[in-house]
Amino acid sequence: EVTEQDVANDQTITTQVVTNGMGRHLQRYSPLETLNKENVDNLVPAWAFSLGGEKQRGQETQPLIYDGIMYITGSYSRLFAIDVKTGKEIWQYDARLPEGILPCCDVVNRGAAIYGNNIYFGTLDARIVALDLKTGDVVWRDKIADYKAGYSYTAAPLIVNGLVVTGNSGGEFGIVGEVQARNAETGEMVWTRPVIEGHMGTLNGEESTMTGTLNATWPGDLWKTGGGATWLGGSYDAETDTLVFGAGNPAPWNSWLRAAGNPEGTEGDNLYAASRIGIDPATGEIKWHFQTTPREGWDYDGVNEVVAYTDRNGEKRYATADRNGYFYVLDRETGDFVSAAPFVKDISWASGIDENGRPIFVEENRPGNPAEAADGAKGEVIFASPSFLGGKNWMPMAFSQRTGNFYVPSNEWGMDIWNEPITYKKGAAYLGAGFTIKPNYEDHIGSLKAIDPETGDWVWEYKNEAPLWSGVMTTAGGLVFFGTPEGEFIALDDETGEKLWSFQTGSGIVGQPITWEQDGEQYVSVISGWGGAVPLWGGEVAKKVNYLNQGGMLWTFKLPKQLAMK
Ligand SMILES: O=C(O)c1cc(C(=O)O)c2c(n1)C(=O)C(=O)c1cc(C(=O)O)[nH]c1-2
Ligand SMILES: [Ca+2]
Repeated sequence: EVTEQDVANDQTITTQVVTNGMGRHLQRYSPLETLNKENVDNLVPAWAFSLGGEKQRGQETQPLIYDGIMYITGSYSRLFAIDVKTGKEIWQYDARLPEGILPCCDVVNRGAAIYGNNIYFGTLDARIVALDLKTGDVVWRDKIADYKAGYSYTAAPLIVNGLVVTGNSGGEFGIVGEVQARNAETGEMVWTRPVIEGHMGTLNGEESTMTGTLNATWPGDLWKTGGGATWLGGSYDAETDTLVFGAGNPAPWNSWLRAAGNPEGTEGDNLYAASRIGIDPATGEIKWHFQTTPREGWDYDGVNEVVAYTDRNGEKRYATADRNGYFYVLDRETGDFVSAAPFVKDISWASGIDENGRPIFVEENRPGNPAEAADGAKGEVIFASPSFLGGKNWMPMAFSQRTGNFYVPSNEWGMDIWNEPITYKKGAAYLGAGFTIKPNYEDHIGSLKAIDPETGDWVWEYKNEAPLWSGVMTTAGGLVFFGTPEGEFIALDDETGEKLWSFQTGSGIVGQPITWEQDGEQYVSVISGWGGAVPLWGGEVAKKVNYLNQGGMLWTFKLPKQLAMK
């Protein structure tokens, strides 16, 4: 049985991995050093597991390990239990999705959570399911939201104090971002917290007025369909007892429709879209918010993971690398802005971040207002960088307690973008914008950077031709693991960025690596299977990488005992 203690200490209990992020702070750092810079060239495959059939593409999951079993979610809302010693399947669950789901960005699922005797995962049709760890039998199932209204679900759930906490997806369909907490044992809803101001949540079934804000930063009724999907899930900082969720792009994309406030005189910042939000896990109350892109107009979703860490001076901080190209450091107690620095080479929509954490907009690089166009149909086309897929998208960065640096998977690209008129229609795309992605450099889009969070300096950069779309993991052995769309699973030196080891997995990697220890040996796993938003939305860039084979294979590596010392 997995307890709150197990979940809370996931990083230090190195024989198991029961949380997404290898700890609820999402550091993705392992204190294991059996495998290290000296011996990583001896890392070899132990077994592989095929996801079979037609449902191969878009494998973004992070495996979990508990009591001799590996659990992985597959794309199309499947979950597999695998014998961790042999790689043989023990059971599988297929949610058998209905027709007509509207995921914006592929049939992905980023993982599960373990608590008690259950494993929890969300399905693409916006449901949450609890399965028995041993048998895969359904313990309970509940609806997060209505997929017919454009909602979906792609993130890993988060367990805090016996609650299963989930977000939602659908920001491209005019849904409303929300965080929900259920009793993990029974599935009963404890609280809900919509993240667009004006919407009220619930606490134990009663309407909750705790947000305390009206729809002041939205014009007219637009707040009712304001987007802000909490689609990447959240992290938890035990020291301040705070859930931290990000809210995605405001809807629609066309920011001219959201330019004013309501009542008159207030700014059109469109809170709390494109923001990070600190939430009290007991009540669902919003404790603080930090908006990365006020009146966002480039699809710079504010969802990217917020990692709790202690810096070299002993300060307790959060760090997050936003879609908008800036790496932010926030105070862990208050959520207040500490610093920001660019983590990509070319940012054109803003000239910097002011002392309050607010971007200094370059107004001519905001896509034009269609109402001012001669034909009233298409606003001025502008070039903006980063592209709408972001300086960094969902793929998680890692923090190393060994070096004190963050390892950030980023992409160097821009886009032509324009606005168009749009009105809300339930279940239909709600963008009011068009776009074409363009690489900023001939030789690379992908760029993994080691970033010093105290100075914002880049310690090193590792360039990759195709856009990076996989998670990153660091270890006390001085290694940085990640994968590429070209199929390579790579280990770099955490101090120099030098490539120490790589393995060709046969398909593009968009999954999240883990490591653990078993019978005194260190194992590493990653899933391979190209997919996600790039092949769907990448335009010219996608053409460049669409030769990559789709796949669906979980690879497990180990360092043979006799080669551990070298
Ligand atoms: O606003 C949203 O609700 C939403 C959801 C998702 C998702 O759930 O996967 C993505 C995005 N937006 C998005 O903007 C995006 O670039 C994206 C990439 C991916 C992916 O898995 O490759 N998902 C999503
Ligand atoms: Ca989005």
